[in-house]
Amino acid sequence: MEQKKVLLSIKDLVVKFRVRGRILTAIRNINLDIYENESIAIVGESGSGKSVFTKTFAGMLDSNGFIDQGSIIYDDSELADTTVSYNKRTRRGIAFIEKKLNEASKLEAGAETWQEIQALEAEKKARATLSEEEMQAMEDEIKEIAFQRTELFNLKQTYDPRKEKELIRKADKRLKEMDQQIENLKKTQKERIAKKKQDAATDQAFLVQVQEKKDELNARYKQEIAGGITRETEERNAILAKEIELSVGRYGALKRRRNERELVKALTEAMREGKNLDDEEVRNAVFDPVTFRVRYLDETENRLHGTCVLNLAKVKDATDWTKIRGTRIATVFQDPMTSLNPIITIGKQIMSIIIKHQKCSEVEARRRALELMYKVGIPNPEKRFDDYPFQYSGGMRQRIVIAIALSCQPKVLICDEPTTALDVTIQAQILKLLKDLQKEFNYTIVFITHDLGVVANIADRVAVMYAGQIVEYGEVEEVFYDPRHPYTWALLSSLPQLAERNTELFSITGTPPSLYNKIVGDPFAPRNNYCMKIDTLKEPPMFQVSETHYAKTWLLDPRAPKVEKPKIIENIHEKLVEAYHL
Ligand SMILES: Nc1ncnc2c1ncn2[C@@H]1O[C@H](COP(=O)(O)OP(=O)(O)OP(=O)(O)O)[C@@H](O)[C@H]1O
Repeated sequence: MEQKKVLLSIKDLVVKFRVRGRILTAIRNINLDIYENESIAIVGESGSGKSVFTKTFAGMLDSNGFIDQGSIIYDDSELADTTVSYNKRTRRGIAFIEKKLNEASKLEAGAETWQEIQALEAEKKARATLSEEEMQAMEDEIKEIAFQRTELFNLKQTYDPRKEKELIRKADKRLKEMDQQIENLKKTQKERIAKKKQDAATDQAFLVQVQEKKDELNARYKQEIAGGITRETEERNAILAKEIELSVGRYGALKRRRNERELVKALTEAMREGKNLDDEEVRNAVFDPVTFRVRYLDETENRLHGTCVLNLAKVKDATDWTKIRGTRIATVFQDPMTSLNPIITIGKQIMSIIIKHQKCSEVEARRRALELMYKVGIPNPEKRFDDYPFQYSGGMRQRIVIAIALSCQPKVLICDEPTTALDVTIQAQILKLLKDLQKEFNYTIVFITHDLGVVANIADRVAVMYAGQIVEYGEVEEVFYDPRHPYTWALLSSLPQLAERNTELFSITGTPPSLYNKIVGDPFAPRNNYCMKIDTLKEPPMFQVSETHYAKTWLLDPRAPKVEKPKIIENIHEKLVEAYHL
């Protein structure tokens, strides 16, 4: 297989939302590489997480959403290239940091003993408190009742006090019961914690044993960290100090100083814990919580030079986002009117984006805007330049949105159902335009759609999402003609183009699981006609089908019984070729 460059590498991504005191997990551990210049479609039912997934790397997550876990490494050498002036201040900073790191490095020799001490402390603490799972289960129970109480209280507000007295009375009674239930649960929780604490405090034999072991370990630790550090460690620390300066160099004085301090603290902690700081991934992970790491490359008399490891999951700074959102990663939404301002002429809207991001003169911006309008297929751009959005048809407006998205020459173009609102012939034209322009602009298309016909037409690869996970992905031919996940079978079976004359259209029965709860086993199990016992107990891993094709289903385990995919999708190839003129 030809080697393609990975543009976005998504690892273990978990995205959550806070919704009225509860947590909804919209994305559950997604791993996916997206390549340069490819066209990948994300498909799945409504609510499966398609939009949330792409919004996380477009920097557009709603304010109640947050990335709970994982990384999104964006490889953009132009954006990543970083230089910092190697002036007096920087040199002073580096010398100071180096000294601190060398001091902390002494702790590395005692890391194993330190871990033993921590384990001992944790054991002692665990004896005196309830386990995390026990605490969580109790908290969840209280939260669940509190949530139901809020729901009932809100419902009660909708009752008519004159006509629905009985309903109000019943609701009040139930609300009181719920208050009592919550109080009882809190009381039980307190009692159980107190009992655990008391039991631990009176176990003298255990306490003496722990203290003796601790004294011994502490003495050993003191000895271990008393020595010096090696030449290699000093050299590594010198590089780390430069990486700190490179990583914080783009911030103003205050933030720079604060982040410098935070990074030294994080590295000291990592040294104490014995983390392998020579490992690239470990080093990234230590820098990440503060700011993404700039890897040291080289230096001259006047400047330090590095390349930054852009982890989009950690970009918090608004100025960092403005360099990415809309410029490197742009989005085209379903309804062009949400992206266009109805009271500003089309030409001015394109121009203002060009001027904002490319800092050129008005004359030059106008020239580029006209060129873009021409490229996206607006006939007579000069004449249409001063028209308002309402004077354009739906399809033409979408072309303008594409022109605006392309004005900054993005590396990734996310298309979130961009043709759903358009009629079929216009849909085909817009898809063709996106594909044609891809050859010229070399962007990667990430296409969100629930229309598998669109996928067959536009994508090289497809990822199928279900309940916040990618359950199957591969090249379009693989996923369409040799699908392996029962959910993909069901999705394909429900394609209207496959329906036989006079037979009912296939539809997937049941509903997806609630995203508020922990999901045990395979989330598709309750709706899966091929469900096995293991599906209800254990989450399946991602099984490899070919070099490029993967599916997350226990059916691919060698121990699973052989099952046939549904008859209706057996000859899907011919049917799709006929339906979509592929
Ligand atoms: N701001 C938010 N607050 C709470 N929940 C949210 C928020 N945004 C999305 N969600 C939830 O996250 C889940 C995934 O939503 P998402 O919009 O990604 O689905 P989708 O697959 O794109 O569906 P559709 O095709 O309907 O757009 C849904 O359950 C949705 O309700």
